[in-house]
Amino acid sequence: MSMFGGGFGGPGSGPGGAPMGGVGGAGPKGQSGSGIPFSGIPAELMAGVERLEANEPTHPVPRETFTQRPRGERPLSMFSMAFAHRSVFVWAVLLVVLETLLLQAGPYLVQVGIDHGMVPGDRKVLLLAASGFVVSVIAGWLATSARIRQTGRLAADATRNLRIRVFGHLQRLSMDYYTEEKAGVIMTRMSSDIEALQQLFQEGLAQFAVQGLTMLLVTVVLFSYDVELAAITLLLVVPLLLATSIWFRRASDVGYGRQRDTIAAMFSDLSESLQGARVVTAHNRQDRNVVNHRAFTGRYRDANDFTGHIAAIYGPGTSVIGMAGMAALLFIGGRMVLRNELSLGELTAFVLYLNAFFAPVQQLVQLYTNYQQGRAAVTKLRELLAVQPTVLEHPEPVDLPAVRGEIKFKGVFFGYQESRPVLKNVNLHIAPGETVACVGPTGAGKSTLAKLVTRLHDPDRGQILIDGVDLRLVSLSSLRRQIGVVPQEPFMFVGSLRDNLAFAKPEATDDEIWAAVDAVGLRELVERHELGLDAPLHERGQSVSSGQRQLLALARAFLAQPRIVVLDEATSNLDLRSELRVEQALDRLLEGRSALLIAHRLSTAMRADRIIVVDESGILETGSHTELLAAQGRYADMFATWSAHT
Ligand SMILES: Nc1ncnc2c1ncn2[C@@H]1O[C@H](COP(=O)(O)OP(=O)(O)OP(=O)(O)O)[C@@H](O)[C@H]1O
Repeated sequence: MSMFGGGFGGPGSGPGGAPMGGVGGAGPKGQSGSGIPFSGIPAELMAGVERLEANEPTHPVPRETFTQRPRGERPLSMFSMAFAHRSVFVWAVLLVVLETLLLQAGPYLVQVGIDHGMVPGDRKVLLLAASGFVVSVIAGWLATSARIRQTGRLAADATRNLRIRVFGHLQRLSMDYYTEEKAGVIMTRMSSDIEALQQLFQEGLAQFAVQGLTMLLVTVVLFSYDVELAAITLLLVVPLLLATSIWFRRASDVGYGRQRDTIAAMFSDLSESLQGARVVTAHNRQDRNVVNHRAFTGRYRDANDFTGHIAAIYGPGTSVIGMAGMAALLFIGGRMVLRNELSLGELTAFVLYLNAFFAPVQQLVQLYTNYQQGRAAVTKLRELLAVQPTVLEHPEPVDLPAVRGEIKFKGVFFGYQESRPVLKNVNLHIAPGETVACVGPTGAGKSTLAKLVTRLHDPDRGQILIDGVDLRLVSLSSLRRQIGVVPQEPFMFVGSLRDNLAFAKPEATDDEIWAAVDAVGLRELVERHELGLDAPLHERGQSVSSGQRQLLALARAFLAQPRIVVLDEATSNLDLRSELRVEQALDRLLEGRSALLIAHRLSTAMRADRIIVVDESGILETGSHTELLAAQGRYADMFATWSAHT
């Protein structure tokens, strides 16, 4: 079997391998029997797909666009989210008021029906009251339906904008944030936190307003019926209700904080296990992993159990208080009816209104849960949005013009943590068109040099200059556009080969892509796949070999035609044929360009114009391969050891 036997995606490519770009990009239309499931749309379904596409709603382009510097937007709050969609918000509020008024018309109409219809025996009034009731119910239903429509829109728009704002912010953050923060925690922010807010905006806030307004309205109505009766009944129940509500608020604050933290920890563990699935399987860690995950889910379960427990005390507790209030009303109000101080209709309306006073309390329990979740989510998201990128673009950046490719490190000091410097006073000059290879023991800081050139981090002291311009002064996009980076572990995205190759130059033509494919010697492999450049790649490029990934990364860098190449060589061992291919591809990529090669293989270092040998203390030796061999120093020792092993 040939080295590239499996090809891209291989025969087992599944739906995950569909190229980026939605239906339109899902391979040649109508192609079937290609051997790759779901790679195309069968001809017989095409008409249906076109019909569906014609009926697709068009979405306005969101206002959010990407900027390198944070835009200084106001801190996130529920109010600012709603305010951004104020016309929808105002409509929702008006409808909430209308809905509340209509819902409370019922008990009043019952009172009219009894006192002015039943008691005097006036059928006309009775009919009018009953018809009024029906009209108020229908109008209430229409108002509720319109309100739900408005709040649904508000929730969808506000969370769509929030998702884009958070995603844009994540794109802006520097590498140290991704080292410190777990991927699972970030996923939780984008999933359950934003969903909690969506739910709150869709139903929670409006319901909160409906129920709160209802309680207020009912209180006013109760007092208008009979001040004494209203005061006695409410004095009996409200203090108790208030005390239990304050207790519940405190307990649920703790509960929902715990829920947030434990769900984030659970997702972190899940995402790490998924990303490390190969290592987990290879090292037989599945058992231990399940035990670990059980602990995380256990903590999440306990947090849920706690919130369930307090809700179980609060919900029925408020019910009991309500029922006790009702009993008191029956006794006190009943005596007033007997003394002719209150009509039967008024007492009935009073009972119904008191019931309407307690129903919101029950609802508010659930709503408070939603509110707590939304509030916790806003706090977490606000914290995330407040993180400042450590690599900040200059307020007035200059666009780096087409560079010659001179790179200078001037007295550079850098450490990931302040207490542990990695680079100490590094001075290095790479002339335009020169290739410099950096060799040295693992952990010496070679990759760190590469990261500083592309401004993934900034030096703590000193300067890095390209063509004499300090990197801190130039716009990040003009800098990165001119540097081709080949990282140690090339990353491939889900999508087609074309999308992956043209990643740094999306506007590349097919001819340019094929030229890059030729430069790394992959034409035969691409042509062998029936979909050619449309061949799907899987997540993280898992469906191609590590050698192929390296070649693809070289082709990707080649395609962008950068002036400067920064290559962090992969440490993985390649077989001789793959190594040869990679080295040939490298020669093509480096032709006429300035390059900093972090070389793990001395065979790569030997190809450079100049080699620098580094260790933890800094640059030890510098010179060409022959000069360094002649100097009989560290490089000569490394070369002797390497030659003996190859
Ligand atoms: N993101 C990080 N946060 C904290 N420390 C880091 C980080 N990345 C690297 N380091 C530390 O900085 C030092 C230099 O790392 P670097 O990756 O530059 O080494 P290297 O010379 O490229 O090693 P290798 O040859 O193994 O790739 C190491 O001690 C490493 O532990």
